[in-house]
Amino acid sequence: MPHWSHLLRDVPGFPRPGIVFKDITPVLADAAAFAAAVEAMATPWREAPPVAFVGIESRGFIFAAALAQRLGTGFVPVRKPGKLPAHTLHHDYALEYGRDRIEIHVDAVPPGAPVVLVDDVLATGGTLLAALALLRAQGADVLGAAVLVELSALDARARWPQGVPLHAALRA
Ligand SMILES: O=P(O)(O)OC[C@H]1O[C@H](OP(=O)(O)OP(=O)(O)O)[C@H](O)[C@@H]1O
Ligand SMILES: Nc1ncnc2[nH]cnc12
Repeated sequence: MPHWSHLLRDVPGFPRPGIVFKDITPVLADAAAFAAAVEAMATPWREAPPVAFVGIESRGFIFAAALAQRLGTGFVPVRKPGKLPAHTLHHDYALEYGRDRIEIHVDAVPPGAPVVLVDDVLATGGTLLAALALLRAQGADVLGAAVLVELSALDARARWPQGVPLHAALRA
């Protein structure tokens, strides 16, 4: 287990009864833990970095932006509906507790550009799968995905396509 794993906080009953929320804010607040977490997420992509890390709103932004700075790449946001100002593509999906649509600017990623998807938590996998479909529909070359925490019990990996690397800094 990474040395910062104790800073991941379980919050039972948030945002709804029955959900145990993985709160990453204590990891972010600790300089050494945040740096180590970003380094762990960066390691698989260091040899051959993508053109951009694609962060999923909102907690995914934190790690995608940090990875982009660390490896000298661009950052592209995938956002909730109605937030992006220019022409967008969208994809609908189901989540452990809500939201059902993500959007990206149609011109955010050049055709064939290698990108890596980034989020903080992988739960059911619905969000990351939706992002994969969205980026592929846009013509991007999705090298893989990086998440801080994978909730193994929900078995999102079973739904994730084989051959697309999915790296988690921590499995909980
Ligand atoms: O694997 P899944 O079941 O799809 O769940 C994971 C998603 O849920 C959380 O986002 P949330 O909707 O809470 O948004 P936030 O980042 O703005 O808090 C998390 O940041 C992931 O994006
Ligand atoms: N249990 C959970 N904790 C934190 N973020 C989540 N996103 C989806 N499920 C989650």
